[in-house]
Amino acid sequence: QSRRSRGFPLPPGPKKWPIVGNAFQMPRYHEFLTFTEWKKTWGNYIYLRVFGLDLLVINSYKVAKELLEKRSDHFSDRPRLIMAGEMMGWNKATAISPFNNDFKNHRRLLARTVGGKNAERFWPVEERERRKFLLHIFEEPNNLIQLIRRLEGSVILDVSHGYTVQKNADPFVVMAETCMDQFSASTTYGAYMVEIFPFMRYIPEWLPGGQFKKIAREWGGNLRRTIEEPFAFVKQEMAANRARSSFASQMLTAADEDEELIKAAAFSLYTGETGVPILRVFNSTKAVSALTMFFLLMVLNPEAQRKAQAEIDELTKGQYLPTLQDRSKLPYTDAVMLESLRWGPIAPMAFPHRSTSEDIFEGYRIPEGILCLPNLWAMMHDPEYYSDPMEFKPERFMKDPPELDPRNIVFGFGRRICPGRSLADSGVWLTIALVLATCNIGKGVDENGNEVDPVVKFTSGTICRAEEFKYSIKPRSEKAVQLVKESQLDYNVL
Ligand code: HEM
Repeated sequence: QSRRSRGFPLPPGPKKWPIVGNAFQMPRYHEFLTFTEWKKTWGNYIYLRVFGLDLLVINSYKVAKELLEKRSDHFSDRPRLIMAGEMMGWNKATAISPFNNDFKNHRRLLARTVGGKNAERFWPVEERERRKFLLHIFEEPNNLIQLIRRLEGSVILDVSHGYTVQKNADPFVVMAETCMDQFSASTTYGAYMVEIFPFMRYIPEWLPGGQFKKIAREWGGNLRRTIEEPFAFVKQEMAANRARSSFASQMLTAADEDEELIKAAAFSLYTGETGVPILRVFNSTKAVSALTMFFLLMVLNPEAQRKAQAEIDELTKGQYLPTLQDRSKLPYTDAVMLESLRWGPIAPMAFPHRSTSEDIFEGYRIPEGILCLPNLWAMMHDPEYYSDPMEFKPERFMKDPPELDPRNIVFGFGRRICPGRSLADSGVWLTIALVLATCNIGKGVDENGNEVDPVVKFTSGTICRAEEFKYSIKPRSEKAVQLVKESQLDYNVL
């Protein structure tokens, strides 16, 4: 505690017990709901202590803007991960990286290629892959979640490395998945004592208790291969003059950029998107989660579905598939997308931001090293900004003035704001527009053929996804099937 902060209390929060602090009160599942409930007692920000760790839950949009954006110079670090980050090498990934020069360079490269309008260079990839997805759902309507996963995996590897994912057991995808599993295993709370006793890093590998160093070495080797091999592919394609334009190829051509940096940032594109779990195991990506949420919402809200379909039909007369250029002419479809991002939990707690210096906020002392946990769920269901926040009402974004755009929240804040948000925004919108133009989404049936309501439950974790639910997807017409098939002719469909 510095002299400046002496006398300032810590922010409000539940009573802390000696040593354990709030450890026993910490929710195990869907913590965003408990933290939203606690908002009634403790307010817009809540101070918690779990053993030696200081936490600040941020429940309000205004506070998140004030701390994470306006004071981003000292609220932009990430939690320290000794085993995964420092020993295995995950600190090279943008999402995990400490707030240092490498990180700032990653963000600069990402902004140059996929930031804002630059992302439009990848619209042809978006159009191709998302139309292919329609064909895939016509072929395998019962395999929706898998197909959404494959879609997002294909788009991201195409954008990052100009690589086309093979239909089954793609070697790069398998490698990345193995790495993710090892990341999860190495960050599971309590699995590696070195996290609690950092000096253990210096124990020789052959001593009892030193085996974790061998694991770190092996898993770190896998991580290096997952960074190196897709990059080697790009260089090989460039040498043979057949590389597709991608983040990596564009940056390599730019010549003034450091190769190690490009490699790590390219890798970060697909690991950032998969929402590398900082505190919990994950099993989904944010874009997968957003699209799954959309399908569930369409089963639950047939009227909104019909209304968006009518809007699209009026524009296209059923004669062509909507494109990203049509977006401004389809305001209700846009509103359905915004409401799909707002309504359900996607990454409800974003990722923690660690502070690098002490601060005073509204008369409270915010200690250095505190982990700020932005409760995006609470912000996107705050009655101060959203009328009937628990209802699915796309109309809220058609009013004059519209309610707060959830894209100001769902992608996080400040220097850590999602660098892929432009791509995510266009990709999610396009998928929604294409699906509504060509498919009817409805209730699924049980074993006796009776229609059933879908289960509305969400997995717990850094990234939430709707749990398996029953649905039906059918092409809207013969003409829709024909349009989808014709649209594939331009591409080499896999
Ligand atoms: C609907 C889809 C998506 C959502 C809701 C989303 C949301 C988020 C959120 C909440 C964060 C944490 C921000 C913070 O710490 O304040 C984040 C970080 C990140 N996202 Fe996304 N994201 C999406 C899609 C994507 C895509 C498509 C990409 C890649 C092209 C991407 C790349 C990243 C990366 C690299 C980070 C780490 C940034 C850093 O730590 O500086 N995301 N995203």
